[in-house]
Amino acid sequence: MSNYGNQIQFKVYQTMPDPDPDRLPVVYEEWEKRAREVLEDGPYDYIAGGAGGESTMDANLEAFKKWKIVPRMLRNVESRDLKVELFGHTYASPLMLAPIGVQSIIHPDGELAAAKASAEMEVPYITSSASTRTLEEIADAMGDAPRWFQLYWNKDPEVTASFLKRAENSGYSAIVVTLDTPMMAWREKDLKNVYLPFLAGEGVGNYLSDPIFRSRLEKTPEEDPASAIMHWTQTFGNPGLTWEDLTFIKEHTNLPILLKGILHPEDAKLALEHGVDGIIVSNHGGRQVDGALGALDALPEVCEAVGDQIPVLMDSGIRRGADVVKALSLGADAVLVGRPCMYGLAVAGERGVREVLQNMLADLDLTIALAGETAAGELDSSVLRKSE
Ligand SMILES: Cc1cc2nc3c(=O)[nH]c(=O)nc-3n(C[C@H](O)[C@H](O)[C@H](O)COP(=O)(O)O)c2cc1C
Ligand SMILES: CCCCCCC(=O)C(=O)O
Repeated sequence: MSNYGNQIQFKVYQTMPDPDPDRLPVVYEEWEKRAREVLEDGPYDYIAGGAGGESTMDANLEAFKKWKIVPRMLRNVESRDLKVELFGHTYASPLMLAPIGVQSIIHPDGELAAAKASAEMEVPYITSSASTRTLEEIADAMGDAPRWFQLYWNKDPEVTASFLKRAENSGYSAIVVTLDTPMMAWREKDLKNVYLPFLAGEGVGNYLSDPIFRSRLEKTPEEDPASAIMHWTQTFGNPGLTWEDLTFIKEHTNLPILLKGILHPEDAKLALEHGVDGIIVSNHGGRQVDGALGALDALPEVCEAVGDQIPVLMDSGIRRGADVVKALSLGADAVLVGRPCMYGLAVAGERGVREVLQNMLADLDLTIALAGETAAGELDSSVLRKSE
């Protein structure tokens, strides 16, 4: 990774004077536009849309605009290092692929394509509980590449325990417990479109293949799919959980546990008190609480509350290399990339996700260098200024 950004740049310019007219987009907004063209209203709005009037989605992007990078000069930036250390592993870069459910509505190869692209780019893939392909199929597609598992904490404790065991058996190396979605928010576009992919059997692969989940059904999902989906809707999330219940997760896995969806510094302190291993500052890409704080706006206070005790990751609004630099400079140890990769998946499957990740890594590498820095793991707020 010493000068990765330059290598990718030169690869593009080497196609002069005849650049391929069919080449994939570079600009984030163009990926989104192309995804809009290839997807039907239902799937497109499901991915691109958010909760309520989408003010949190706006806040996520606005939060990045408030911070400006103040580049430093003459600091020998010839060679750069994007690597980061987390839970005793060295990862090639501070990027991870955010857990995203129901990728089968985006591309027929869904999670398998995205996971393979992540593996190729050495970007850890976070498998969603709500994936269409099972966590075992995804693991098989990835070989030895790094992967984490995202848990939707089921109302049935034995299903939750079974998911944790399956993830451990399939080579996942951390558990991301998503706390902000015990139920789905008021998503106006999905309601307008009358579109909920799960009802058509998408995004339930881990459940329908789970021996405990299956044992709760009178008939197998193959015999009576509607009843299986109905059982899923009734048990998917548990709004009755409290901090004390985290003991259950700790008792059922030896893997590091990260809590995803933390925005309040007091919750960050509670996470520490309850002995979790990491935090992901996130508002679920503005898909849960309309009117919530932009995720980057929440990051500094959460980092202050946590100190150096456990890693803090963030997502919601990462679109370009400069966004990653800002998040890392404000205290994040790594970031999760969500919608940009899903637009890549919609436009060109595995190749599209690979291209999005490759471009973001190149952009990140160049932005770090041009800001006068050399190591992703050493960025701090001295390189930023806030401008309202
Ligand atoms: C279509 C879609 C599905 C998602 N599914 C999940 C999921 O299954 N589990 C989860 O923890 N987060 C899920 N998320 C949230 C992402 O992990 C991440 O927090 C969000 O995409 C970040 O916002 P951004 O993509 O706008 O940067 C989903 C997001 C989208 C767009
Ligand atoms: C019943 C809620 C399922 C949500 C699973 C996918 C997800 O997290 C999303 O944001 O959409």
